[in-house]
Amino acid sequence: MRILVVEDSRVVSRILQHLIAQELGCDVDFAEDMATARLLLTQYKYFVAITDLNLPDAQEGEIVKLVQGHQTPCIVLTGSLDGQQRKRLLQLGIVDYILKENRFSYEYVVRLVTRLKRNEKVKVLVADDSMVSRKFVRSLLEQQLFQVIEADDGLSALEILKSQPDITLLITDYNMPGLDGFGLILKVRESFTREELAIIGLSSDDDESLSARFIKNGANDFLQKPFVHEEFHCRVLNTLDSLDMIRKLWEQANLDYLTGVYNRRYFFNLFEEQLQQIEQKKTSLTLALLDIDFFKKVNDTYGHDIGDEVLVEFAARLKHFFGQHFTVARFGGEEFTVAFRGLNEDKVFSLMDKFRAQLEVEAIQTSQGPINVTVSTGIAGLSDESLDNLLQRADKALYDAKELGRNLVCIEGNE
Ligand SMILES: Nc1nc2c(ncn2[C@@H]2O[C@H](COP(=O)(O)OP(=O)(O)OP(=O)(O)O)[C@@H](O)[C@H]2O)c(=O)[nH]1
Repeated sequence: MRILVVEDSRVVSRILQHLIAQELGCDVDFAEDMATARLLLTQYKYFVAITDLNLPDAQEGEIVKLVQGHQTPCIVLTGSLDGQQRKRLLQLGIVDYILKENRFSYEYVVRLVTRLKRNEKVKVLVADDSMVSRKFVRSLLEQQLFQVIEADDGLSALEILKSQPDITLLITDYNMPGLDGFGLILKVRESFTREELAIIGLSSDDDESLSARFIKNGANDFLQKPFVHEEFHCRVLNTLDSLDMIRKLWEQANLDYLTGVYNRRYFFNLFEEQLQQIEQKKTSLTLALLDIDFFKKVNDTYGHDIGDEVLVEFAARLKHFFGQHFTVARFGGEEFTVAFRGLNEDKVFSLMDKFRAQLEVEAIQTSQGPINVTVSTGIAGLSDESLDNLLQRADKALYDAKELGRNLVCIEGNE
């Protein structure tokens, strides 16, 4: 990522240079006037340009058009801005404008660039039957570098969400033929939680109760049309920031901090909830409990940090091998589990034995060189019992695998 700063004040440039290096760690070019900026823009492709409006060789904000002419998003950082100028800049489609008021202004610029980088990966679906309104919202979102998808009614929005579950934000109008905004949200919330998909409602209707009703029905926020650019951007960014925060909290609660696979808590929550369903549907659930052999020796020989590297790589291999279809979790220390829905013990045995054999021959790469480790595995299949019992039986099989010499897979109850 490369950023252009067009600024004639050395002090401001120095502050930005410091903050960008500290927070973004990317390449920055500085231009003190429009002529230098022109030269640089023909030489490099910039992710974004941060520009002052008043430059020694261009005092009327001409720099904005120059930057935009090079298909480069433009953030304006200026000492003052009157109402007319503000309107003109927003019409030109700049990303945002910031007044040089205090150090927070500069921090805001850096946060804005971080968000732009994030936005590039964020898919937003805009559902609105009015093409004019849809195109307007699209243009606002594209200024902020979002990937935008459009739907002209509620039902097609639903179809798009089903086929593209990686959409992060839905912006929906209220009045739409077929399925209106409320109906759409209710349907969407049957499949997508608030951690998975954020929703902002829109309406030009003057019914005062709409905003509360949207939020009660499952939207994260609501905007009354017509809205000003800044309000739209602030609402979208706030909604996405909250989503990021909720996701982070969810990850902290449910993922293992070292290896990134699910933790014990997630595993128990998931399967305690699913156990009844599994029994009703008469599908099978088989658990494999894995424990790296003589792991203490790895720590004692190479140190705890290298032990951690081994755990991270071991977990990554487990996830790569099984994670797409089955649930991989770390129970703690060097003990992991894989839960197989719909597979019996024999099938799980052959999969686990393949994993065991591969691990035995493919050393784990660490910063102190390759280390060979092996794993012992116990397997147990669900019969009329609790999750605790199932785990105890898998643990018993694991104990057998250790007793029989390690680097083995054992099924509970088999001699
Ligand atoms: N590096 C690292 N080590 C851990 C972590 N959690 C637990 N351990 C270590 O894992 C080792 C487990 O050792 P033991 O339970 O004695 O078992 P083992 O040496 O693997 O031997 P067997 O299981 O009998 O084959 C201990 O040395 C723990 O300190 C961790 O997060 N990182």
